[in-house]
Amino acid sequence: MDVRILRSEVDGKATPPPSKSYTHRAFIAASLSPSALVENPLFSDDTLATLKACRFIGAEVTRWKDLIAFRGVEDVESSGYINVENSGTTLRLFLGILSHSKRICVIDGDSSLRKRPNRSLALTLNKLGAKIWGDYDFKAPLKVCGIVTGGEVSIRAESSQFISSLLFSLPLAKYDSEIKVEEVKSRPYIDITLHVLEESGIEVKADGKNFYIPGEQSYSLKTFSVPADFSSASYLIAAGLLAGRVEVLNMSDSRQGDKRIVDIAKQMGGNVRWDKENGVITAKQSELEGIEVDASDIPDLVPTIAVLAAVARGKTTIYNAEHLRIKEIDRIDGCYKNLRSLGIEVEKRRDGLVIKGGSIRGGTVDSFGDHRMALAFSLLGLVAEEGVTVKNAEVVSVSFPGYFDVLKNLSAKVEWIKS
Ligand SMILES: O=C(O)C1=C[C@@H](OP(=O)(O)O)[C@@H](O)[C@H](O)C1
Ligand SMILES: C=C(OP(=O)(O)O)C(=O)O
Repeated sequence: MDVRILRSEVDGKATPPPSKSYTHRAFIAASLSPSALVENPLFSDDTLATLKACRFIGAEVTRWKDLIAFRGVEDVESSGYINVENSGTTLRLFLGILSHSKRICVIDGDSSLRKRPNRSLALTLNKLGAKIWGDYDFKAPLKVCGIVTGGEVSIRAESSQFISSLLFSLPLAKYDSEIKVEEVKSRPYIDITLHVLEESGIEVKADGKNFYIPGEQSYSLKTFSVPADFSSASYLIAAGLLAGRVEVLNMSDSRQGDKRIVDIAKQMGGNVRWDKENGVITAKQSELEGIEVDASDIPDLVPTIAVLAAVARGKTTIYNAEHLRIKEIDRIDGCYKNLRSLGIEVEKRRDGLVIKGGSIRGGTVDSFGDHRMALAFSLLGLVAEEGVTVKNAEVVSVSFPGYFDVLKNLSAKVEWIKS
């Protein structure tokens, strides 16, 4: 389905969905604990893929409204085939978990996930005792079985999810482990992992880029309440900055790196205020200015920053973003193509984008099957003279189901078009 957003003023309050990253991790920790409750999780395509994988390893899962009760497993004893669709986090975190199963499992994904590399994670798990078979890049489908026993490894990780995977897996190993991380981006996601592990009674000593993980530990998550998602909140904040006034609710402080959207918006001259005590971020229409942004720790904010940059005065340079090339699509390329389709001057670099803001007449962009492209680029319809049509916009269900209804409730003019 395509969606058309027409020029409109937004005004009102909106609550973003619960955090995708925290939900994945809470589900996994709960599945490895004797009995746990996860409150207010995100129900989206990606987190449902993780829930499916939790059942695959034998966890019993019962949902009651916004609460999920888990009876976890003591040993990971799975076998067979599981498809985790579009979710990189699920694939990577479960590679580490399935490396404890004595029987062979095959973990697969959709056509996008089948293009994403897992090489240094698979080779590291193999060094630690697992058996993972795959092509050179270890792209899905991957055949995997155990047993990870622990040890000392160093890893250069193209994705922080590789480190999160090891951190979830190694506490279950027989021996102690030490991970030396040579290079990693997206560090805040490792901090989210460490937070959930802490809540699960798992001990990890983190010293900069080195992690020491005692073996033979047990998960004991009890209750975990999932906070709101700052990446999803970034679209609502951007809607306010572009076209009116939005109060984003439920935004208590969090370890999510994407809370930096507030500072980035301010740096661009945006009228945005975060009342941390009441958990409200208020964003009002503003004259924005181009800035330089290091995207190393905030890859998922890049499409949001790109659309703000498209209307900002002057030039915005986004750098240290080469990890965007191995997401659901090559997001540097996706942002470049969509900005060009709307007549915005943009230069594509190996590690980012240079965007020269201007006025937008309107046109058609594509999600290219990537939720963040649809979420971010639809916002430009709010300010485009002739509106913006987003092709294949239904993919927002990967992380933000109901997104277009939320925009409609803010008075945005949204039309679904059957393609
Ligand atoms: O661990 C996570 O929850 C995530 C880590 C990040 O990926 P990389 O570490 O591959 O950059 C981020 O882009 C992704 O949306 C979610
Ligand atoms: C890259 C993302 O997720 P994943 O890696 O889990 O597919 C994302 O949500 O932007």
